[in-house]
Amino acid sequence: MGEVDPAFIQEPEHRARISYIEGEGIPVIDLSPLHSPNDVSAFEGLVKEIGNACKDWGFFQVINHGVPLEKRQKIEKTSKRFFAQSLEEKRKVKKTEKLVLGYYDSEYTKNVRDWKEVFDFIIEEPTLFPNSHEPANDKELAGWTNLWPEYPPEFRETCQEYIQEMEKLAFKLMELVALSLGLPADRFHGFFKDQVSYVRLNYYPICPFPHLALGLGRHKDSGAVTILGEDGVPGLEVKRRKNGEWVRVKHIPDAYIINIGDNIKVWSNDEYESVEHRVMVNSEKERYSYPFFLLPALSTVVEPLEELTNEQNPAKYRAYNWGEFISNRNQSNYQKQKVENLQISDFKISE
Ligand SMILES: O=C(O)CCC(=O)C(=O)O
Ligand SMILES: [Fe+2]
Repeated sequence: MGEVDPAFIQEPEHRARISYIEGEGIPVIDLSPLHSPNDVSAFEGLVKEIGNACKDWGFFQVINHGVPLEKRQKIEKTSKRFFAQSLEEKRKVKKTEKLVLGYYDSEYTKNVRDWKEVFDFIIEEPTLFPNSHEPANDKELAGWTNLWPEYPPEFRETCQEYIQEMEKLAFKLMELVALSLGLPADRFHGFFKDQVSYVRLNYYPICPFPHLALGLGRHKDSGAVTILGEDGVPGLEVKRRKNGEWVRVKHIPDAYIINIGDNIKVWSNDEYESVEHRVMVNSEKERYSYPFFLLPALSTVVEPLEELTNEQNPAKYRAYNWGEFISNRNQSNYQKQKVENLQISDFKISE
């Protein structure tokens, strides 16, 4: 590539720095107590650790999480085989404005193009379309149907096995989050019947101008919780809540990186934080990651939980419809727009 396509160029204040701070402080949480629930004090200690990490960072890593390493290795390998194909092959399963799942190579974050390719697949194909309580017609449903490539042959099975593991871990995390807020463990479960949770395979190719572009621009995840696996090539940076400094997340083999999304920030009435993060690219090595986004049903109305608000601590957000929110986001991911896309701050009640 000779000329740099201006679509990829970040404003100077958002570009990568050559030197970086490695995030020693990002909590690493051992989930072993989940597997021996009779040890009450260890379990209580875990709940407390989760609560503190959600408040102080909105980001943490987990070890002894129970996801078999072999499943993770399999999806990483399969993803590499898929992205190694020609653009022509990959575009056979390309997503469009109407078809929101599959392969895509030109996503925008905050109106700047990301240096990446993605493949999205959903855990269950939903029966309701955004903002509608009527049974969806065939055309609308097609938008939320998984597209599976022919190659590699094991792709579909590997992806489906992996997403099942992610769902299990995500529900355990949601139980810990609920307990840490003083709520019953299953408080959030009802939101995820007809969930639209998905896995995104991210591929960040080698970039000849890593000082100008980003693999993924700064953003917050809008769902409940994200479980991120990555291949160990450095790149992910998190904006530290305490001082706004960007810190690079240290790779711990077989750990998962967890981040709290905007849904939890709103449900907890700002007790817990969803934090900005971004991905650097480099000129020597490509990078692969595979986040799972736990997302509620499209018909969900997201608002601060009643149990966590009162006269002294009134709701800080107006209720919003999750289906509408997500379809607005989907549109803005495909093309550069004049305005920034919908944010939860648009629903903030001014104090
Ligand atoms: O690739 C990564 O490390 C992070 C990906 C991410 O933040 C996202 O896809 O929302
Ligand atoms: Fe993210």
